[in-house]
Amino acid sequence: MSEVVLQLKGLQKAFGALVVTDKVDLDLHRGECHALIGPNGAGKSTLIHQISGLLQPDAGKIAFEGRDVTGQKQHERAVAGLGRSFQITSILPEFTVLENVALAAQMRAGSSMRFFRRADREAALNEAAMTALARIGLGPRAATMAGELSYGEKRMLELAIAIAGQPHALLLDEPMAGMGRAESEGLTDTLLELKAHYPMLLIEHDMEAVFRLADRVSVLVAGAIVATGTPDEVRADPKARAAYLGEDHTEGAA
Ligand SMILES: Nc1ncnc2c1ncn2[C@@H]1O[C@H](COP(=O)(O)OP(=O)(O)OP(=O)(O)O)[C@@H](O)[C@H]1O
Repeated sequence: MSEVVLQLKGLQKAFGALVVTDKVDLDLHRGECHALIGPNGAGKSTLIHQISGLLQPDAGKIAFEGRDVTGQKQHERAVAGLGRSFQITSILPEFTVLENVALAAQMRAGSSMRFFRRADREAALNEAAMTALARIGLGPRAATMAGELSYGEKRMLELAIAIAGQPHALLLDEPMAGMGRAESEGLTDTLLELKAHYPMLLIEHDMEAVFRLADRVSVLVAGAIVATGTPDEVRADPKARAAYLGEDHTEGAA
């Protein structure tokens, strides 16, 4: 069995009387993409928010690389390597693609570069940013103003920004949302290459992408996980089918 990178145990969260996370146990292994699927309002984003530290669970534990991070703040988890792909709103449109990613690399480097000369520091950050952009396939757009990117390219830029933070795992909340078929297939190809470097927990409604990318799939319904298994196992699971994977969902986008 491969190494467990992220582990949730008995996680619980309610908003008033509404239980949104119901005794969730879930783990993510090194080298794996674990997809979390479920109907609208099932509690997928709320779960990711608890993992990233944006929301505190009411009960349960979150361990990352063997350390209990349940009480840690969001920035502490980010520094520990829990990387989250932020929404487009975090992109600075008046800066180039390269500058946006270099800024993320600089935040990651913190004060570790304080003894570098300014020019050397900039060169090192730009190199780190170019490496992240090349991984995502956005290298040719490095000099473009971020505000001029297409919607799909902006989503790719978010991913490059997350990667420039040198995460040990990625939390991806609907990376394909709003993309056309070709863009979504391109991003799926990129993520397939990335998953060897970054174990990923993926929330996605695009079932074609999920079944291409995921090594395991968990189905969340009303805050509780009703099935976990390989894509084939989940596809065949009556509870998963009843909850979410109707005939219309198995082959096409949700
Ligand atoms: N801050 C909040 N306060 C109260 N209720 C909330 C809050 N955030 C989310 N909810 C509710 O919690 C439930 C779960 O929401 P969540 O966004 O986690 O679902 P989801 O599975 O990500 O849905 P979708 O697929 O539509 O993005 C929903 O009923 C939502 O209205």
